[in-house]
Amino acid sequence: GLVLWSRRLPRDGLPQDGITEVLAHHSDILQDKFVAIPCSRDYDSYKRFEVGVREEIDAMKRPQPSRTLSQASILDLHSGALSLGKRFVNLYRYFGDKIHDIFTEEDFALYRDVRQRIQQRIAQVFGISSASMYLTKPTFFSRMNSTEAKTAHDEYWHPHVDKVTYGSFDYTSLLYLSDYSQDFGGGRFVFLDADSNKTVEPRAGRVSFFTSGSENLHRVERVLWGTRFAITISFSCDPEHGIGDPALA
Ligand SMILES: O=C(O)CCC(=O)C(=O)O
Ligand SMILES: [Fe+2]
Repeated sequence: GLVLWSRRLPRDGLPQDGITEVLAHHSDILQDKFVAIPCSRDYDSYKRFEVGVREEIDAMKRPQPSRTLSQASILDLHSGALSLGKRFVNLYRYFGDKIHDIFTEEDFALYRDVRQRIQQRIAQVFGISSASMYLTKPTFFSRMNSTEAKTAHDEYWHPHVDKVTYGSFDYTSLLYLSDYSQDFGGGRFVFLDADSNKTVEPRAGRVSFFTSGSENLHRVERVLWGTRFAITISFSCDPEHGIGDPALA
């Protein structure tokens, strides 16, 4: 594909804070954009794996985050795990039947719809069958702000490879629910490539996806102000790692 990206070089010609390429500005309205990169050897043991294209950004319908989760940094809809400071609580156990006052069937239907649409786009772009992709754990809502991290788990800014951090991931997708530079500062997504850092600036409704191996080492910059919301939805090619869609008990 044709790849266009802009360079932000200050007057002295050096990249600002080590970032040399912006793959997606928050104000860009992107229909389809992908960047092909060489595949790592992380998939050598896979018979079924087909291609190693990296990234695709698509404008999607803006889902309405319907509630604010006070103090939460991670909410896993599958298990109900919600991080509260240093602890995790199980929302489903905690609220019991009252969970219906918090989440509705429509919320879950929206999640399923968005998950399906992302899955289909990943399959299309990577040239695989959507039927050979399985939703995998964890998939979660994240809320990031500038308050101090309470546990190592909250330290979202460390460079990592999703396949190493989460095990079963083969494709990672990120759906952003808030806008860089409007709702929050800092918090850009950064691919750490050998030649340069490449950023994706979150924009509400923007979907970014990529293969989860070491070809895609990345981090999120620390959020400097405001609140950043996103959803991580991940897929495995191994049916053994598949899970069902989250559902209201
Ligand atoms: O929210 C993001 O932009 C990325 C989060 C991330 O790296 C992850 O969930 O593994
Ligand atoms: Fe990640």
